[in-house]
Amino acid sequence: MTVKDILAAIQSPDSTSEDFAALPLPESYRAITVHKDETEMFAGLATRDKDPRKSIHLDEVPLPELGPGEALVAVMASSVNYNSVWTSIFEPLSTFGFLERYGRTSELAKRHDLPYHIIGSDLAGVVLRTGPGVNAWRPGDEVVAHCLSVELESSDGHNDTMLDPEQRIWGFETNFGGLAEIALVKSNQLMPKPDHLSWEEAAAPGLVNSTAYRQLVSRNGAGMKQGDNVLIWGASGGLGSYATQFALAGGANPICVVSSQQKADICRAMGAEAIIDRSAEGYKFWKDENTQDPKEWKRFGKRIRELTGGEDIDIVFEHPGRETFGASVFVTRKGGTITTCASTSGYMHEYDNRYLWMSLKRIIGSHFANYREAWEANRLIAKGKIHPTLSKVYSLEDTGQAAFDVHRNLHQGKVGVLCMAPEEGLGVRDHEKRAKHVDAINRFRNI
Ligand SMILES: C/C=C/C(=O)SCCNC(=O)CCNC(=O)[C@H](O)C(C)(C)COP(=O)(O)OP(=O)(O)OC[C@H]1O[C@@H](n2cnc3c(N)ncnc32)[C@H](O)[C@@H]1OP(=O)(O)O
Ligand SMILES: NC(=O)C1=CN([C@@H]2O[C@H](COP(=O)(O)OP(=O)(O)OC[C@H]3O[C@@H](n4cnc5c(N)ncnc54)[C@H](OP(=O)(O)O)[C@@H]3O)[C@@H](O)[C@H]2O)C=CC1
Repeated sequence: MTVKDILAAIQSPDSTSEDFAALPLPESYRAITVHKDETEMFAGLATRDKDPRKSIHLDEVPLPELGPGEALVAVMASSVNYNSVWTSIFEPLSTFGFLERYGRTSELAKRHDLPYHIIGSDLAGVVLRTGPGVNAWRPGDEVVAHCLSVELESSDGHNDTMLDPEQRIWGFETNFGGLAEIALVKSNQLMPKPDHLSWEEAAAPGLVNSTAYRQLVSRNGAGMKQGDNVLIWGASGGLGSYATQFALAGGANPICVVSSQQKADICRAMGAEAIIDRSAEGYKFWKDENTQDPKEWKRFGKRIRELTGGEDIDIVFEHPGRETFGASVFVTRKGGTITTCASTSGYMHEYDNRYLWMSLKRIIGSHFANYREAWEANRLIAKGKIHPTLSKVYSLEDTGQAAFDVHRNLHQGKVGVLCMAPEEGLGVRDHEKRAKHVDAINRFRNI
């Protein structure tokens, strides 16, 4: 039995759940990996010069054993997230430390501690097998997977599963990720695949859409409301392209920051009107490596006021980190919120705390999403209220190049990867619904 036979079953309209359950599983499959004996390969290089094309491999790997509460999924498509860029450049830490630590927690978790790390935190595909105790999903189900892996043995996570002490990001802090022909997930990562999308379109939103939903919309994040002025850094990027859509769909007013005219045009096409091209306007929030320039914060805030008719920002959607955080805190209105989920440009932030406490602002840390939040974010995709922002699609063999594009900020929106799917455009089940939204679905394509 090979993955070709699995693909044939997926492509046959006559395949039943029983057919999938009866399919023998292959002993091995192709997967994107990084290698434990290469974690020092970029030592001494600047972050920018660490090249994912050198560290990312396509390997034939053995199929992992299936445990209780888990599912093996045939992956038709996946997408590149920035966490895979971090893994591939071994920053800020090598992810093998996460796998070792997880491996020490239980006999079953030991499977994850391997000399290779199969990466990737998104997938769209078909359930092949479910482990003991899984009743909600069956072989043959067409699914997407969110990337929250939890054990939930402690009481801590039972109010909000992101607070589980054993919370991990699948394909980053666990092994057997989605950039592969087969992935191992916990069954409570599974969600129905939106039926009007192709495999690669369905695989694109997952991680970033769920994260943006919690960070901006959920009460666990900023709890955005109608009319809010929302400053969105990287508004046409992975997270930002969903934050912009949530702001528009929720009756808020996105102020989109981008770094080119082309990206400004994409934001305009999504329906945003207030757009700042940070390259054209030349903001320089740091005079040198250690000194910020409050005059530049003020110039930025003045520009925001021009765009909003004199209003300041209710919510900042933060992720660039060190480079922008001082400005983000400054431009937020009295009582406003800065919500952050990342620090792409550096995690040691510096801001003038007087502007925070005297103006009663709040900083909220946000990370991925719980199952319910991921489900609600996926539901909005399935209903055609929020759309994938897929620009370019690569083959599994070219994942290194795809990660390089994201690392160098050469991409728009999301970059997809075909895993088992032999070509783009497959897997659409509801053509009528698709036709209604096709322009929005294709908005980011090939730009
Ligand atoms: C969905 C997609 C998401 C993304 O893309 S996010 C972006 C990518 N992700 C990242 O960049 C994050 C990568 N992860 C990390 O950098 C690290 O993962 C963390 C910094 C988040 C945490 O590091 P850790 O090693 O887990 O924690 P410690 O604090 O450095 O060390 C743990 C030791 O510190 C002790 N400790 C913790 N809290 C306290 C305390 N309050 N008082 C005293 N000690 C404390 C512990 O017990 C333990 O100790 P002992 O090493 O001996 O086991
Ligand atoms: N904690 C969590 O749950 C999650 C965290 N993340 C993290 O968030 C970060 C962004 O992820 P994602 O959106 O997918 O990445 P992308 O690269 O797709 O988008 C980020 C955008 O941010 C902008 N940007 C980058 N650097 C700077 C800078 N120095 N100053 C201002 N803007 C900048 C760029 O837009 P432009 O050039 O147009 O301004 C870029 O397109 C990553 O660090 C990632 O690891 C992502 C998802 C979940």
